[in-house]
Amino acid sequence: MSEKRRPATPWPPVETEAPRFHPEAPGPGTELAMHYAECFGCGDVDNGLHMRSTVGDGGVVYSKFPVTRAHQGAPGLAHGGLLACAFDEALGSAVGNLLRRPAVTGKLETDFLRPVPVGTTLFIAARVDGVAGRKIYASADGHLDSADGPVALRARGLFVQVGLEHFTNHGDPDALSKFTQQPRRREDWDINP
Ligand SMILES: CCCCCCCC/C=C\CCCCCCCC(=O)SCCNC(=O)CCNC(=O)[C@H](O)C(C)(C)COP(=O)(O)OP(=O)(O)OC[C@H]1O[C@@H](n2cnc3c(N)ncnc32)[C@H](O)[C@@H]1OP(=O)(O)O
Repeated sequence: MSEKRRPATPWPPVETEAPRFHPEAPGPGTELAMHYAECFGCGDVDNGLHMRSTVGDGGVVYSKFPVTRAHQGAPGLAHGGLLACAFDEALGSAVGNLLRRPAVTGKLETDFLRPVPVGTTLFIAARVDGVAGRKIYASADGHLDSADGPVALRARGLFVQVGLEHFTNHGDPDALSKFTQQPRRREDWDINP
């Protein structure tokens, strides 16, 4: 299959500032730990996505998703919703680790360009494209079986910065101590947009 094209829409969709990476953001070559042991994307969860991420040069975060039989939709092929989940994780990891601003997914769009067979590994490259106040725009490409393999998916996400109470009020009161990766303390986050 040749390189796939889809209609281009402006991205980011609003005027943005260049992302300001946190001074203590992990540097190139850093292998990122899971952010929460029970996370379906990166945690130690049965039949989870078991994604692993590494910081690259130039504000790119590389993630790998090994696609197994547990992730099927059609026989032998990855389920589209789980592929979107992998991009949510990869984009969220880029936002969370590079900016250190607590944020949640507001919108996620995914272009499915090629089927992703069971047994392949999806190599995802994610970057933060721009910031407009609390709105953080990020995008990613997913390559089949190697970092420069054919592009199977592209995704764009809007992440919205939230206060840390988003997690403790709506989720688990102990959320901050359950995030297994630093930063865990309020003073470690860049919480001013
Ligand atoms: C997950 C935890 C991470 C912790 C960090 C740990 C460190 C490790 C680092 C990294 C790893 C992270 C990896 C995680 C990966 C997975 C992430 C997820 O799956 S997150 C779960 C799914 N998402 C939700 O559950 C959100 C549910 N929605 C909400 O809570 C609210 O709707 C929220 C916060 C998104 C916005 O609500 P409002 O009341 O605060 O603000 P309003 O005014 O509605 O929106 C703010 C701006 O955003 C725009 N906006 C919001 N949603 C939009 C949309 N769908 N489309 C377009 N614009 C939208 C609005 O128009 C507004 O823009 P204008 O300021 O007026 O210009």
